[in-house]
Amino acid sequence: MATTSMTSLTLTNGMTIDQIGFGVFQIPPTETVAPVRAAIEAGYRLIDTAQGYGNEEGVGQAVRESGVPRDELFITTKLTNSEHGRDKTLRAFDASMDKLGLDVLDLFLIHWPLPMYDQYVETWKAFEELHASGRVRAIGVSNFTKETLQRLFDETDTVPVLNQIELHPRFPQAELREFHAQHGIVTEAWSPIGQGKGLLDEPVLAEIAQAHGKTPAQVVLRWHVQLGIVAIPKSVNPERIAQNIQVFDFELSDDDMARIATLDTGERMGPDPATASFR
Ligand SMILES: NC(=O)C1=CN([C@@H]2O[C@H](COP(=O)(O)OP(=O)(O)OC[C@H]3O[C@@H](n4cnc5c(N)ncnc54)[C@H](OP(=O)(O)O)[C@@H]3O)[C@@H](O)[C@H]2O)C=CC1
Ligand SMILES: O=C(O)C(=O)[C@@H](O)[C@H](O)C(=O)CO
Repeated sequence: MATTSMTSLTLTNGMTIDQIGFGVFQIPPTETVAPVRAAIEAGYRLIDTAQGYGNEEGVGQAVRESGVPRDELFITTKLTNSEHGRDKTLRAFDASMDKLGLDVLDLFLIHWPLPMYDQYVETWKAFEELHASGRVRAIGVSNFTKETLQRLFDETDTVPVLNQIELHPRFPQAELREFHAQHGIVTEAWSPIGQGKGLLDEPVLAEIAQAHGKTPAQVVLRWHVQLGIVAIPKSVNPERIAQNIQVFDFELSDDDMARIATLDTGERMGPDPATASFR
């Protein structure tokens, strides 16, 4: 039976992370407080921002205004691409903490590996320093491939607790999910509902949604939950914010999961992490 409340996963350091969180990419800085507050009121406790989104202040303000005890919230931010390298990483972390208004961050991620600049190993060692200082409870990565993860395994002391990657039914990342599982790394899906574009119009999702009395977005987010991963949908619409977390009162059958698997096109929507070089 499906549970009726949020489910969570355990990171290798013993922390737990909710399977549905709230993403804030493309929410303008001056418009961030209201949707984050709506998300917290709807039950989200995991909030995903990034230095590059320019809206860490709004996230921090919403957290403070929410009235929810700090230790019940799980705040993630990400090191922006221009700040790779030890000293820049440490300075950029301080700037994030000032903007968020936090003493301790829950999770800090390297946003992109940028293998062509070859600074991600040095950057990861700075993350290890930050973790050792106690200012961040967990460290992880985003957009890492098997190859870039393997270098961290080979050349540093810490395995990332989590890798946040593009993942939705059109690009389900089975191979990388399996690799993560072998190394105890939690998979977190970005653009989990395909940026709200064509994916949600797929007839198979409409059919499954109708059978369960749910929406296509809820079916896709439930699919993420049943894959055993974390998903961080974004919305600025209070009804959709609430809808996207209401995925714990139904269960997809094996047949539903198999039908959703037919949507795999093998094509990304976003940049390829092996070649993405933007700073
Ligand atoms: N690490 C990385 O490189 C990346 C990380 N991310 C993270 O992942 C988060 C989510 O990814 P994102 O790219 O925003 O895309 P999502 O897959 O979350 O889709 C967001 C879009 O879907 C719409 N939407 C939301 N809910 C529904 C619904 N129930 N029905 C129909 N449409 C809906 C939203 O519109 P509306 O707001 O109007 O509701 C918005 O246009 C980001 O906010 C960010 O935190 C994203 C990209 C890259
Ligand atoms: O949203 C993010 O976190 C991203 O890294 C991407 O959206 C990225 O900025 C991108 O798509 C650049 O084209």
